Amino acid sequence: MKELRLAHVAHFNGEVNIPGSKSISNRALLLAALANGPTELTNLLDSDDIRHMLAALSKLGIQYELSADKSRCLVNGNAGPFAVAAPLTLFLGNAGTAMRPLCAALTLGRGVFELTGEPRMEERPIGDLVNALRQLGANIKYLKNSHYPPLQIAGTGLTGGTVTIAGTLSSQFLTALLMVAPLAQSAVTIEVQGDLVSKPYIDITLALMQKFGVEVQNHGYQRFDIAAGQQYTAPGRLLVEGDASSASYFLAAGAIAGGEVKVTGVGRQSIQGDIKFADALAAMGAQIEWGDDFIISKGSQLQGIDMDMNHIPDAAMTIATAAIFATGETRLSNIYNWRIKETDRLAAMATELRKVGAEVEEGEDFIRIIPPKTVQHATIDTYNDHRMAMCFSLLAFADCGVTIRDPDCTSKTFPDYFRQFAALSR
Ligand SMILES: O=C(O)C1=C[C@@H](OP(=O)(O)O)[C@@H](O)[C@H](O)C1
Ligand SMILES: C=C(OP(=O)(O)O)C(=O)O
Repeated sequence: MKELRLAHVAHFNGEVNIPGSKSISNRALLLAALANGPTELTNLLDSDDIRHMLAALSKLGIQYELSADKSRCLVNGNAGPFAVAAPLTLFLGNAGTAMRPLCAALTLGRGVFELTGEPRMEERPIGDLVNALRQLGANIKYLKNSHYPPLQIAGTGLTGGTVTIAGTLSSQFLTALLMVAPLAQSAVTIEVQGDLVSKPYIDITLALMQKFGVEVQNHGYQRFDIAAGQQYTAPGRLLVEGDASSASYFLAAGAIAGGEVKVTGVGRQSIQGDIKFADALAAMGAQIEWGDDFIISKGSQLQGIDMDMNHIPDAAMTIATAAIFATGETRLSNIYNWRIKETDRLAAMATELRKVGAEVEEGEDFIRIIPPKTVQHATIDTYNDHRMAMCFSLLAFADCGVTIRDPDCTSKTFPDYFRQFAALSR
């Protein structure tokens, strides 16, 4: 397996324009496909997760034109649900933002669809979403294990009425249900059961639905009312913000290395919850400056923190590796759902942090990290998890540097990551 040796980086300075947000790209593509009229998406992310969504939409008969650099996509909307005559298999890799929303969207139209993915996708639950869609009349079968992909969906349309959905494992289930609710046959009321995780991702969903002309009445994150007879309307042009989770690695690097790093394309005006990562970094002692579409981080000695990270589950991983450079211990809590993402991230993080000498307590839904006095060189296993590879690049700021196994797994959301990281390293 390929390994990338990162030698000690003494200085990290400069500006980086962050590639488009995965969460916004895949939502915008699906809504543009369902909408009435053409949508021009700019700054679209070019990565595995987006390629899976684009390939699926193409098989579903959606026509789009992608620019040579894949950052601009003109989507010709279908003006409603997809209808396909012959059975289709859609392979969605390990993209949660493709699997969950497409599962819901395909129940709306006509056709027989199989949704498959990488082996890890078959271990990532989807039962809470299927249970909710079945209450609206959806016809979905599990092809292997109950509650997990692969799935077979026969499009029948969705009825409407009141539907309950569990919110405790993933917000993507509620996102998927929200996106299809306006296209059900009658009004839909969604009641969320249990404490909803990853709440800010619902804000992204609602913001994009609104950009495509659909209004949702919500009572916090507990209940959502969606009127019947709505249609998604193409907004004309839509700029995809830079990915706030991808920005986290550069902001942390600026803080650890003592330089000054400016990330552009994402800032105070963002609809992404992961911009709150900058506040977590500030709580560790970093100096942060905000602009409407940039964030600057400057270094100073970091201190450990004790924080509930449920609102920023992806960027929280960056705090875990930044904690190696802090004084005192760091405790990140309320992160049970790390276990059901690209890998069991709680187990993976604990194992790899121990390799560099940290003392780590892995709880069922928390991690406690005591940094080592001296960081040891380690070869980091990345478990086919892009964020493991990107987080552990920060260990390059230790005197011994670090070696990353399978660095190309960043292709899920940030294919160019290590080149961009090198560009700011001295
Ligand atoms: O809706 C989204 O775009 C996402 C929601 C989050 O997942 P969960 O809601 O499963 O925590 C996040 O981890 C994922 O990377 C993207
Ligand atoms: C959890 C993630 O991805 P997915 O959208 O596949 O859930 C992630 O990108 O960290």
